[in-house]
Amino acid sequence: MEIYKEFHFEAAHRLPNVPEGHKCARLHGHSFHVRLCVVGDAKEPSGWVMDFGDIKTAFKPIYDQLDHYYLNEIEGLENPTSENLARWIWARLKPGLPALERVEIRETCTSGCIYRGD
Ligand SMILES: Nc1nc2c(c(=O)[nH]1)N=C([C@H](O)[C@H](O)COP(=O)(O)OP(=O)(O)OP(=O)(O)O)CN2
Ligand SMILES: [Zn+2]
Repeated sequence: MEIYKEFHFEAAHRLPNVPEGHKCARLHGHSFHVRLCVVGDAKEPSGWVMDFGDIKTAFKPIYDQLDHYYLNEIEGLENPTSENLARWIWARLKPGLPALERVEIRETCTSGCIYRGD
């Protein structure tokens, strides 16, 4: 079974490697949505794969590095595309949350990415 926990954070970024004139080279911000998906068996007596609260606890130190920051200034996020952000979160979260299956990022209402660690 798969469960998920969602988070939102506000952050600014610009994309340094886009072609000249691209709108995303300019400093702008997003309300980023993050969905963390975890797989496992929902066994009794807990009846759950894992406590949603434990996903929140695992993500908290990462969330605290992102919320209301300028992403380009964070080590490893100098080119903060959705794809690189998903990889960055995965690399920091997976060691402490081995059942992590997928990191989904939504940057706008219409754009985002899904990363499965490959
Ligand atoms: N593959 C990627 N493409 C783009 C990324 C990205 O991270 N990965 N990022 C951006 C920009 O950050 C931009 O802010 C979001 O892009 P876009 O979907 O073009 O935003 P719009 O609000 O203009 O979307 P519309 O729904 O088309 O109005 C760009 N590309
Ligand atoms: Zn953007």
